[in-house]
Amino acid sequence: VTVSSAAQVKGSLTYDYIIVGGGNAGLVVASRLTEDPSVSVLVLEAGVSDEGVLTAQVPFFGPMVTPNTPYDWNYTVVPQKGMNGRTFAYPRGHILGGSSSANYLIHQYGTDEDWNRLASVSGDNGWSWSNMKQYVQKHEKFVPPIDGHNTTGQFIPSLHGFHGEVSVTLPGFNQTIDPRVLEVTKQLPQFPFNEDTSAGDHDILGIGFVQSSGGGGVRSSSSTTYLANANKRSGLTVVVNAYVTKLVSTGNGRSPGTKAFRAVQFTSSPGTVPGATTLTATARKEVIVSAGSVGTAQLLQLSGIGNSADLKKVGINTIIQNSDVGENLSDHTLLPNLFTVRGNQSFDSVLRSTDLVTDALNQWMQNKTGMFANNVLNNYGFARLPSNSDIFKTTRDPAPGPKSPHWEMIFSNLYFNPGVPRPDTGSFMTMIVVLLTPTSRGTIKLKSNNPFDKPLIDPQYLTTQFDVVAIREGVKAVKNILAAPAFADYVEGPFGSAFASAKTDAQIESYVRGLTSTIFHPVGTASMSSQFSKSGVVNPDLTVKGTEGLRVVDASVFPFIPSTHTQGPVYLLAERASDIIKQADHI
Ligand SMILES: Cc1cc2nc3c(=O)[nH]c(=O)nc-3n(C[C@H](O)[C@H](O)[C@H](O)COP(=O)(O)OP(=O)(O)OC[C@H]3O[C@@H](n4cnc5c(N)ncnc54)[C@H](O)[C@@H]3O)c2cc1C
Repeated sequence: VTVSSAAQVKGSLTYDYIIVGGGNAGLVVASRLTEDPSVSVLVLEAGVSDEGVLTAQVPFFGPMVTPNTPYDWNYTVVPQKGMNGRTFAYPRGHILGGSSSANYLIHQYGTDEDWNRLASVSGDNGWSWSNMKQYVQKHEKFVPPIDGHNTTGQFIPSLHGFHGEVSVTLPGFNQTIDPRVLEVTKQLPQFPFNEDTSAGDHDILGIGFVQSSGGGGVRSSSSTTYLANANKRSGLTVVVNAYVTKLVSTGNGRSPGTKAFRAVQFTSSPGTVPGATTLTATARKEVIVSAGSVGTAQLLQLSGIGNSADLKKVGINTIIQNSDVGENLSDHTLLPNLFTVRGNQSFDSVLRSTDLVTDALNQWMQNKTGMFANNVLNNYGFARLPSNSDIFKTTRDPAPGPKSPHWEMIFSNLYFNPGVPRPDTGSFMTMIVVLLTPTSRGTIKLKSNNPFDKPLIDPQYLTTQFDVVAIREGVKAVKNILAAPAFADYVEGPFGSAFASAKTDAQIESYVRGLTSTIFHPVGTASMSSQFSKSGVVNPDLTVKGTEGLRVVDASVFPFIPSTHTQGPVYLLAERASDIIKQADHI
């Protein structure tokens, strides 16, 4: 059952498990643990309910769920020194389903090399792809695209699950640029067509069709799937507008020197219930923190788990000294390379017209078809820097292996420039370049000991030469792609003087620093390491080092960022975490 405020929670507030954050990972674990009817789980979600939230349902509206809405935590990054001191929005889902309700629906799993690196870093072979691939079947329900077209050759069925929880689908609404994208894969041998972009042990390099977390014209989130399928279970209680302010130390653990954390303090989210009191809920077995890469790092520190020098500065007593909490923040970046195109076939002319938008929305309302029933993006590609690139003379290749990409290009049939409104006239195409193997690392620190103060988010983007060079090479490559015959009669040229004049390496670098922002994939702030390692925050079984009864299950535990979009890796991680927890507690 889902209830709308902490005041409605009945009973003694003692559960087998308490899950902090009803987001992407948290709802997977809640669903899996309550498969046993004798198990009780309380999920505390600070965000709002996703029920009736149109922007979170319509796939095309993915980019409208955030930023600066009630469904967003509305964070910004601190001024970024590698980006001319700029600051910008840093969206995170503040809604049931978390960022899986707020993301852009792109769905992939990480490469086998990503998972094998995790296995090797953590010393737990259970994280290797050969073990993790079983969870694809449990997680995924591949469904036909909304237009019902023949998808032979557009995905490889053996790589997918058809009976799992989350619907995943191929594009079902043709965009003007689609045939040109396919044509260009025949013209440029370095960017061949890739039949399936889900990754795993299938080669991800090349250009192919986006796979989206949706089905029947509607977004699939962890809430509309895992939770919806479990919500009737009597053992499950989900509270929205419930803000966890602290993990409570409940005494010494059984192992010498450890502390147990089997309780949490929570209250109604600010602005939802005037004068709300703080409640304490207790877990018989475990507290599972799934508050995401920002929320988890913040909450651990608020609870006295972190770097004692930093905690002291904001008046918090250290219970577990760990200098790695909130460190190692790693994120993919987004650079929107804008081009003007001929004609009026891009989405821009539709989106400028109230009548056309109303028509498309009516069509979606009536039968969940048409332009809005589809992801805003249909095609993307993955590439590596050439192995003889100069940068490898000074930087070790940060990719997890020779088959994993360094950068990504996303073909967008419209003007896409976060924070900058669409011009009143003109048709556009945006070639987004994403850095997939960043070497910059940042931090999430507390601003104060007030749990409602936003933390200081400093990803330190573009503070290494590798990161700038990889994006720069991506910019050159996308210019070449759009200069190929497939696009020659369509694309006019770069839009905006900064892009148009970025020709030399130095000019491109300055353009990159002036425009790059986030593609919303932060990981690493509660990094996994080997059970025997003194560095890192969680063990390979996701227990927090030095504690008992406390685990972290969310994107924050990835020590290296997967080289694909991150929701799929989070889903697989949460599936295995559920098995680990069930086994540990002999459910
Ligand atoms: C705008 C955007 C677009 C994206 N696009 C894509 C995409 O197209 N494809 C892709 O693969 N990935 C995408 N991502 C990334 C992906 O969605 C995330 O990596 C993933 O969902 C993170 O899962 P999580 O469980 O770690 O965190 P989340 O899903 O963010 O869950 C954390 C939950 O904890 C809650 N919470 C936090 N603090 C507290 C607290 N103190 N008390 C109670 N609750 C709390 C939050 O409200 C949230 O619901 C996107 C993300 C965003 C924000």
